[in-house]
This record gives sequence, C-alpha cells and structure tokens, in this order.
Amino acid sequence: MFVRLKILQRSGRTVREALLQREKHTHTLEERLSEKKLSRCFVDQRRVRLQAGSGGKGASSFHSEPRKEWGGPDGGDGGAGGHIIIRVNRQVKSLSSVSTVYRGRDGEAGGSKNCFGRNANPTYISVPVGTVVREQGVVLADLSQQDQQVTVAYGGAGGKGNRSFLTNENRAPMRATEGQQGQQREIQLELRTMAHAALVGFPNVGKSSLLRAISKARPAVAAYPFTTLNPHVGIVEYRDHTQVAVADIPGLIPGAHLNRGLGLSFLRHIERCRVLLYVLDMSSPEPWEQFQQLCFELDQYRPLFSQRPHAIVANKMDLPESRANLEALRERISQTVIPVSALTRGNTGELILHLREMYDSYPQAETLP
Ligand SMILES: Nc1nc2c(ncn2[C@@H]2O[C@H](COP(=O)(O)OP(=O)(O)OP(=O)(O)O)[C@@H](O)[C@H]2O)c(=O)[nH]1
Ligand SMILES: [Mg+2]
Repeated sequence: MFVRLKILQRSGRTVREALLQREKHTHTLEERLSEKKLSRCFVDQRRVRLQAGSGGKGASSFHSEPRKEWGGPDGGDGGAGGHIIIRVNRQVKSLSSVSTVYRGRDGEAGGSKNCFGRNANPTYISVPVGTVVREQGVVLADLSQQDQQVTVAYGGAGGKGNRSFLTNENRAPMRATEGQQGQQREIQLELRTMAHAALVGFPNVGKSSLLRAISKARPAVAAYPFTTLNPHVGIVEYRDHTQVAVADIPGLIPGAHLNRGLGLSFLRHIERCRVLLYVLDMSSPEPWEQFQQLCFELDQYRPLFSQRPHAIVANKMDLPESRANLEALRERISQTVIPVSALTRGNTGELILHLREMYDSYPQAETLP
C-alpha cells in the first residue's frame, strides 16, 4: 500500500482521484459482468431432445451339466431400458441446469442359466415449479406442484431369451431377440411465473426491496443494476387468509421489446400476471418518463398490454428530492399513485390494501387485454 501511495504521489495523481477512478472502473466492470451473468443464468425456455434407454438383448444359451447333454434352452430376457422423467424440484429456479440432450440408460442383456438382465434406472430431469412441457405446441404437462413428475420418454422393452421360444415342435430354439429401442422425442420446456401481480420497473428502482417489504420473500438487494436475475415470487397474506402472489421480475431496459437485456423473456413473465405494479424511482430527475417508457415497452411487445389493471408505485419517497417529484408526477398522470419507501417500509400498508382491491376486482385472468 505504502509503495502504491509513493507511486501515486510521483505520478501527480491524488489518492482521492485514484480511488474515484478505481470505483468507476469496477462499476462498469460489474455492469458488464451482470449483463453477461444475466444471459447465462436466466433461461426460461429450452428445447430438449430425448432418447430413452433401449432394452437389453435376450440371451441364447443351453443348459449344460455333466451327464445331461440336452439341458434345454436357458437364455434369460434382457432388462428394460430406462425412462426419462421430468420432476419438479423447488430448489431449481431456472431451466439453465437442463441440458439440451438426454439419453436414458440401456437395460442389461440377459444371461445364461435363466438370468434376466437388470432393468435400467430412470433418468430424472429436475425443473422449477411452473414448468410447462410441450411437444409441437401441444401441452403434455403443466407442472405446478413440488415433486410432481411426468414420464416424457419410455424405455424400450428387453429382448426375449431363447427360453421363451421353446415349443413342442422346437425343443432347442436358437432364437433370441434384441431389445426394443427407447422412445425418441423432442420437447419444449417453458417456465412460467405463477403470480397475480408483477412488479415492473427499470433496474435499481427498488422492486426487490419492495417485495421484501410486503412479503416474506427474500430476493437479493444491491445498489447495482441486474441484481435480480430470476423472477422471485412473494406471497402477500391478508387477515382472511387470501394470498396474493407478487412477482419481482428482473429489471427491463429501454429496447426490452427488441429483446435487449433478455427483455422478451421477462416480458413473457409479466404477461401472465393479471395486475401490474409499475415501480418508479422518485429520486431520479423525471420519474414520469420512466412510466411512459415502461408503457411503451409493454405496448410494443403486445398492443394494450400496459392498459392491464395497474397502479403506480412511487418508491424511494424517503429521499429529499422525491417530494417535489411526486407532485409533478401526480399532475402529469391520472392513474393511482401510491407513494412508498421500500427501505423504511413507509406507506407499504396502503400498497397492500390497494393490491387487494385490484386483485378482487379483476378475478378473470382470461379476459385481460
Ligand atoms: N433510499 C431508498 N433506497 C432504496 C429504496 N428501495 C430500494 N432502495 C435501494 O435501491 C437499490 C436497488 O434496490 P433493489 O431492490 O435491488 O432494486 P431492483 O429494482 O430490484 O434492482 P434490479 O434487481 O437490479 O432490477 C438498493 O441499494 C436499495 O437499498 C427506498 O425506498 N429508499
Ligand atoms: Mg431486484
């Protein structure tokens, strides 16, 4: 450290300047890394090729013992090939851990002395809750519960050993059959967030902080964009035990409808929620512009999308510059504006009540624009 200070002094830069420069550098590096991390970690669609295991071969052999020359056929059957099963695992949060090709295990071949081959164990694919399995657009399964599973490719049956072909006419059959091929399939997996309301906003506006403030969900919060890479769902509980699921969707960026910053997949998640909560950072210079941009992105993705039942959550009201911005926002916008502070939890009660009102007024998700 001392040597570094000496070098800095010699180069004419003050320590403060150097530190500022370093901070700037690490910030841009962090942002770049986050964009990279984002495309690597967030996967909500996968095309998967499956080849279940083939059955084992049947054996062709004859019993032999001293002084028993014609012991008869004793070739056992082959074991069945392994199935491929998709199973829900709550620990899995995205489809990034799912490979694009799966091969099931083959059954064991049969043996002499009537030994049957072992059946192969199934191959499991772990997927998150809310995964939809499709084949050429047709839904095969909608997996919405922990441990729910569906067999997507069946293993082939084992071949028959020559013992099975013993007849009165043929006392010494040589014939044994091969195992059957396992099923081959190509399926599409799609992850869908199952929530009633979505927190929609640009990065760093405090969506995750807000979800922490109104529910028991604990998404990560940090002062840089793209902290959230996967949608998180938190449950807001009411006294009458009604539960409203709220999703914290990763931040959108301008151009999201053109798939910038993985915008399309995030928009797909928002599409399934019946209520939208636009989260604005009130400490930024012109928060109403954020709202207009968000509406633009949503409408470009799907006409009239932004008209869905919604409210505007004016966040970061604890900061001094937010007061004046709130009045200006209310003058420009006719929709309901709920000022809150996710950090101090100020006025989150009003947001929770308003959410319930919206939830009760729009029960049919199918009638949405
Ligand atoms: N002062 C103040 N800061 C807040 C408030 N809400 C969030 N923040 C801060 O804003 C920063 C970003 O918060 P996050 O909750 O991670 O924001 P986000 O919208 O989830 O961000 P991404 O996940 O990157 O899209 C953090 O440093 C928070 O502490 C608030 O009400 N007041
Ligand atoms: Mg977040």
